[in-house]
Amino acid sequence: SMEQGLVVTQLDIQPGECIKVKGKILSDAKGFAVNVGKDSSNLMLHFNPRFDCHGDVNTIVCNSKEDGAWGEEDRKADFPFQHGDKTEICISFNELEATVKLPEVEFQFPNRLGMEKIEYLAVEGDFKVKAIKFH
Ligand SMILES: C=CCO[C@@H]1O[C@H](CO)[C@@H](O[C@@H]2O[C@H](CO)[C@H](O)[C@H](OCc3cn(-c4n[nH]c(N)n4)nn3)[C@H]2O)[C@H](O)[C@H]1NC(C)=O
Repeated sequence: SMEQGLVVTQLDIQPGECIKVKGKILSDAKGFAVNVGKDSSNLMLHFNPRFDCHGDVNTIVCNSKEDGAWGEEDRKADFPFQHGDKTEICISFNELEATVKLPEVEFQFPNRLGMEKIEYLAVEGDFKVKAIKFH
């Protein structure tokens, strides 16, 4: 599985605020994930670009996790990532959905758990975090 990377807890991100994660995708990346929610067992969003892993090629898999149990996966049509890319991923949310803004495209994912704040951020896998900002 993906080795543990940056983990930030005790956050208090409100609807409309955003979390910006800047970093570099490894040149031989198999996949990476950005997780936001309450804690590692309760995720509003697991945003998981897969270059080649779990049987997926160049596919973004999104999911939620409630009390440790994965929800229904949502596979996105676009894959705006390439090996070695520097990128900036901006995550925000409201009561209805989470939004992931990338330089050229954005994705939505339902706020299935009805979370009212984001307290937890984790980045896993083949992504080297250079900076995080909270706006
Ligand atoms: C076709 C076979 C059965 O379906 C497959 O079932 C797999 C196992 O549940 C699915 O992969 C999981 O999909 C989850 C999202 O729905 C997650 O991406 C999960 O990986 C999360 C993960 C976290 N970590 C990790 N966290 N911390 C550390 N150190 N490692 N490692 N893996 C993946 O292992 C995979 O996406 C799913 N594929 C399909 C097509 O449904």
